[in-house]
Amino acid sequence: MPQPQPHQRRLLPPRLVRQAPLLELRGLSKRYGRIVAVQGVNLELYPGETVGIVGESGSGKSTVLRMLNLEEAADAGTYHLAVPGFTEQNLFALDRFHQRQLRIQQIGIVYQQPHMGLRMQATSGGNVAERLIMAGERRFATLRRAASDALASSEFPADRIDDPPAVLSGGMQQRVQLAKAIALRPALLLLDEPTTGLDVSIQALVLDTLLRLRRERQITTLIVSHDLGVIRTLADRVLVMRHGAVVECGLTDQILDDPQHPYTQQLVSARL
Ligand SMILES: Nc1ncnc2c1ncn2[C@@H]1O[C@H](COP(=O)(O)OP(=O)(O)OP(=O)(O)O)[C@@H](O)[C@H]1O
Repeated sequence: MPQPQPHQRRLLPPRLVRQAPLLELRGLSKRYGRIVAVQGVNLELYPGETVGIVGESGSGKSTVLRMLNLEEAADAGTYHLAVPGFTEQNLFALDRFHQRQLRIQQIGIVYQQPHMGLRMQATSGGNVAERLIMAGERRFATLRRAASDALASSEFPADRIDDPPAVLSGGMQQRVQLAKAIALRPALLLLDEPTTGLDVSIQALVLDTLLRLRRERQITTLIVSHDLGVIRTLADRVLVMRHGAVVECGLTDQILDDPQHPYTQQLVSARL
């Protein structure tokens, strides 16, 4: 049976149709030796929208996020972000200094494993302040206030600010990562399985926080999750990845309620 091409479906919510994308990714590819992790991924993110990536384990989702966070080099592809000073640049071609500068100022990331994003023995406030120090802030009072504000925004309990992530629950660790990610008000937020591994009730609380932030700050967000409920709650659009490539994309309701590609159909029915 012929597969419908993505252009046959409505690809953007009406409110975004007239806007220029914040992020444009073309032909992103990555191999690890003989393993093709990502092949020819194209993606646009429009200001304020949240896009989800779904796909089975090993389909390349986290590798895409790491390359967008400029922590992993791409083999091929171009990456543009419409932020001051970098609009015309292919970010993959920047030198390491400018990549780091851009990453600190404009990109926030939350990893599934908190130890990848946090220093587990430093205080929670210190973890968030570190991000501000990297951006050049040195005044203690400012650092303390800004870290407290970011932690409050991610609904982290104020009386735990001096505790290190090592002694916190999984949900609280994710809140510290989130605070660190949003402290500098980045243009782009990357979430890699932010609620996976948490108790169901804690997952719901973290999801509520993400929803509130989405509503209040409208940060352009790319979220990877196995949990289609999380994707349905947060994402405007969805990309479905298989073997490193995007096999289907469209509005979240379209993809989850009326999947066209057999792989997406299988993925959706397996989670029902
Ligand atoms: N640093 C690495 N070295 C070698 N292979 C890697 C590396 N990182 C990822 N891979 C491989 O690339 C492929 C894609 O991995 P990736 O972690 O991006 O998938 P994923 O869709 O995020 O999976 P999961 O849902 O399990 O996190 C896999 O085959 C993985 O084994």
